[in-house]
Amino acid sequence: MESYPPILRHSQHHHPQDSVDLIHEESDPLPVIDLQSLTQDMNMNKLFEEACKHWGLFRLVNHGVPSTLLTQLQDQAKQLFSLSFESKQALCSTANPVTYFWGTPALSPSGTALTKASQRINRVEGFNIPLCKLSQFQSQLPQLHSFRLLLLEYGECLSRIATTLFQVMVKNLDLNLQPSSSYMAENTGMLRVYRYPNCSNSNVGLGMEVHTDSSVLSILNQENEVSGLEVLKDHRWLTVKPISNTLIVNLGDMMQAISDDKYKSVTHRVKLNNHKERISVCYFVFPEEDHEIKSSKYRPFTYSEFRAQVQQDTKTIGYKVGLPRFEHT
Ligand SMILES: O=C(O)CCC(=O)C(=O)O
Ligand SMILES: [Fe+2]
Repeated sequence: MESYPPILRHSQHHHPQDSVDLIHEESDPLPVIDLQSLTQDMNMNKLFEEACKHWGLFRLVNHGVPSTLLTQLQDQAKQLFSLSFESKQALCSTANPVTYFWGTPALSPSGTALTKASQRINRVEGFNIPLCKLSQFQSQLPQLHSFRLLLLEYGECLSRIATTLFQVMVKNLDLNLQPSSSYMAENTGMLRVYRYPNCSNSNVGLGMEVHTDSSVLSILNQENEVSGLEVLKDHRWLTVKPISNTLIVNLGDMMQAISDDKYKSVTHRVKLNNHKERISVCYFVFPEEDHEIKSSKYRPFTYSEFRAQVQQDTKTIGYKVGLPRFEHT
């Protein structure tokens, strides 16, 4: 393997899209977790554990986020995206913690898409919103003032949900995390608001390439009636149906490492919808930057090391390798 040029070596890392058949299920077999009964009902907790182990993803109901908040968020995001490209860029000057991007959400705070030949550009634009800095977000636009208040309220709800879910996971895994808030740090909470254009030409590419999230947990609010998200389960792609008043929770790479690979970071992608543009709002939460994560399969690493490695791989080889980079050799 060492004899190959570095760029070819990494092509041996399994790239999930290459080996799967593209069968689409009509129904949506996702596990459904009721947040209100999770801590009281043993059967629900069992379903939850199975979802974490075998899916890395589930649909959350009875989550306590008011339905009006979910729809207002979608509506206001839609309005914001309908502004001209120039004004969206102008909104996010360097002084603002909120950034506007297109093409490659994870990499370029300035918004410019990377042009590495091997990298396929994601057909998506969005805003990146670090929740702890949201109060500093200034804008002349009146509609942004109310959007900011909504985001603050939404961020608080989601951070509460993430903490509850994480605590149940830690208990189920019988982990002794010292302290558990370093493994999932609420102040790292971040929102990404996305818009995917509609497109009926299947050669155009994906809204978001095949990936796993780097987070501990990610929680998605997707627009009603506009599908796009697909998850890989037993080598098949399943469409995650948009169902009103439900949230989609997926486990990220950090949760997989924290659980010592008992739980799984789910592989997913976003397809462009044939008929309608799609808005989604995704919450991510991470470990404290410099907190070391120890496990039996991976060498000890911090989230900031992990993120730097992902950025480097994406720049040099065109995609994220992720956890396999940290496996013991
Ligand atoms: O927009 C979506 O449905 C999913 C977005 C996503 O996978 C991500 O941001 O990591
Ligand atoms: Fe994702």
